[in-house]
Amino acid sequence: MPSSTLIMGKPVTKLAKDLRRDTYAFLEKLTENDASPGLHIEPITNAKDPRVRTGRVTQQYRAVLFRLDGPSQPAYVFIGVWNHDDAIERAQKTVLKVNPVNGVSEVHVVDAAPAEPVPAIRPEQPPVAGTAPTPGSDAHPVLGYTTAELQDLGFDPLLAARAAAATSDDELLQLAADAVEWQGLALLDLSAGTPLPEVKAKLGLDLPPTAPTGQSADEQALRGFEHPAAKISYTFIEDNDELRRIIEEGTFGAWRVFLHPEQRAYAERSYRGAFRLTGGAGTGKTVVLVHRAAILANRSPAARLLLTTFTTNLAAELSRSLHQLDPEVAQAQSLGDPGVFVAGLDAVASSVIKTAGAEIGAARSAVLGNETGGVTKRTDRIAAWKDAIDAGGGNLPTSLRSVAFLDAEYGAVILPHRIVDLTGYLRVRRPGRGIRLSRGERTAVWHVVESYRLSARAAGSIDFAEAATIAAAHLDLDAAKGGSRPFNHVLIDEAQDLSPTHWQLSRALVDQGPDDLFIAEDTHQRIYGRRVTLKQFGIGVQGRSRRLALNYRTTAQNLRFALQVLAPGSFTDLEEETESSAGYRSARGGPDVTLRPTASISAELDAAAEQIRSWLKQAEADHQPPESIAVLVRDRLDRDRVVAGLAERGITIRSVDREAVPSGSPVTMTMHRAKGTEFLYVLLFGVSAASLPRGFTEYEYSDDEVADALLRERSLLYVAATRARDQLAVSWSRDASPLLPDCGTTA
Ligand SMILES: Nc1ncnc2c1ncn2[C@@H]1O[C@H](COP(=O)(O)OP(=O)(O)OP(=O)(O)O)[C@@H](O)[C@H]1O
Repeated sequence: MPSSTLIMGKPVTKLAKDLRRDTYAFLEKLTENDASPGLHIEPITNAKDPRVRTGRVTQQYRAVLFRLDGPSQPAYVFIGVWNHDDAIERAQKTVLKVNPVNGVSEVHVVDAAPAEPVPAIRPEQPPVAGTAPTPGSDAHPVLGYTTAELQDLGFDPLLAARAAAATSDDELLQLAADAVEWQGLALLDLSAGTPLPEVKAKLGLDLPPTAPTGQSADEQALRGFEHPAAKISYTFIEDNDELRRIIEEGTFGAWRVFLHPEQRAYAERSYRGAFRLTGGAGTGKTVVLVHRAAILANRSPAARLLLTTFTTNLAAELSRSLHQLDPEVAQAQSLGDPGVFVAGLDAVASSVIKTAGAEIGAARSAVLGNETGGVTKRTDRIAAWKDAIDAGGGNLPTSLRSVAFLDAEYGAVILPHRIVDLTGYLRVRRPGRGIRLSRGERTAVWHVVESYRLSARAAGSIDFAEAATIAAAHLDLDAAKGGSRPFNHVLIDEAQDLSPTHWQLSRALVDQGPDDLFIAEDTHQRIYGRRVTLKQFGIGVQGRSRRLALNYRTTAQNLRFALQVLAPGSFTDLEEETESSAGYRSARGGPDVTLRPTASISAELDAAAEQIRSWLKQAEADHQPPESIAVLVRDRLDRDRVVAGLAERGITIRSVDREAVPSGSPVTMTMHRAKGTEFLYVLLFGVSAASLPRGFTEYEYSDDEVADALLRERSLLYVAATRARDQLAVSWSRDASPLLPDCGTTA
């Protein structure tokens, strides 16, 4: 039984390895017995808050803490570890307050210098459009709230005054970055146009403070750390394992513990049916999904959950994250087992087919028109469509002799409608396909499809879209006979990439009902599939669709750059609404994006080598591993070129394909492979006119398809740019890609 309570602040850096070990030992001892002589817990002279203490972590380092008298035992609030002198100085300036408006406990660093005078511009009324600027100033305040309104929310008086007077978004961003975390987040929300009552509700500030009378100041402070807004930055430590993990993981592990109240709500709440969570890159959609999976699994251990996504790599990442979040959650190994089954949707389709055994025949017949056909391998779609065009495409017009067209027609029309003969194909409606087909053209297309199916049957092969459709058909047939569907809850990540047949399968995996489907998506990151709408697949999310807007991953500078890449595109989401990035923002600032135009590939490799060398030094100084540096490229050819070119320049960089990111050196991978990953330092290599966007000859059968392919290239660059947590660099040789924001000069 610990003899004192420990409250940990959110880590802001990662400590060096030895210091992590010593900090853990110090805190472990502190919770066991705060009077242990080795701890040297000492008050500080000239401290602004008499409850502040420092403690000896090592000869050189001290921890800064607050000591509070709890009802039954003392409590310590751990603020951080600094070099001896810095720790003393920090302790002198740090104060713990309970916010008088809302009861949230807050830790402030108060400068010794007298408070700066409140800025001259202090509008007590929101600025009215068209009014004259304040005399002596040619800039208007940008926030649109008065000092008094912000103070009513609980902002510090000085922050409220400065925010009300700020005349640029950059100024607001800086104020937010320096503020107590919940106040900074609220300020960012307000500056993005979120109405004040909504900001209050998101942070749990709409509830009146409920401190029971008779509580001491320390007890009120302890209670204030339990407020949802305080939990963004502080957590009560339950056991030593948790303590060790928080110290070990540093900022990288913050997602496990320090959820934003809004994220927590989406993870915990129950919904009457399917729910859709959207949000830009890095807003924590995956974090919510993984928390939700663990919460649902813990709530009903007998439940069968599916945590799924588009690719195998991402599914493996989800599985690792779930284990990292809660190693106790059972990850089911087979379909139908209780716990969380984590797999890509194609793997799920294979499992359904395998589990069905001989019973799959009826579904196969419903989808492909024949029951038989032992399946031993995957169809190589590109080669198979080419062969089918040769074999059955005699009457196919030249414009339709395209693998991309046939594959899309098959996956978006023929399979989802389970068409097994020409009559069915002649009758089917093809909305959204972007190209009209006459009766004769449909007949010609169908002959090619027949050839495709015939060859696959002879070869004993099946493609991914066929497998998903057959699996869905089987589950529907089984349910019609009274069988139960394999899952109680299905949670989908990166849903914007799913194909129509994936959606059919997703719908068939779970009965309609409360918490059936939880869908996380970002239309701006669609890099694989074509546009679809959920209602086509019987998935209704009306009134159950929400958006996350705060980017936790990357800096405001990187985000601005990435959003400029998207700006010229027009994006539609799964509910056919135009997707905008309004309000999407980052709470962190950092260096500007580095642009590196070069005159040749060789010069670009030189620049890459120089960039990586400098990042390696920085990573080492910050106790970050070399694999926190990534070079992202458009295709595998470029990836191999980067590995060889950098090796010639004395830098070892590891190429990443399907496997997990290895440790020990910087890594390179394609932008597609980088989906769902993140790195501290990212170089986008080869962003030149010659490679991005790449040629669209395969889509030239339809203007719509060409436009859509261009949109996906834009999204790909956006995905790549948003992988960077801290520093982003972009290089190209000769002409810059036209997808880059206005920086594309020729080298
Ligand atoms: N509440 C939080 N506190 C600290 N870090 C967080 C929080 N929420 C998310 N993060 C971090 O932000 C980063 C992005 O989170 P996540 O991958 O869930 O976002 P996403 O919306 O799924 O991104 P993408 O769409 O780009 O894959 C991760 O490093 C995650 O750990």
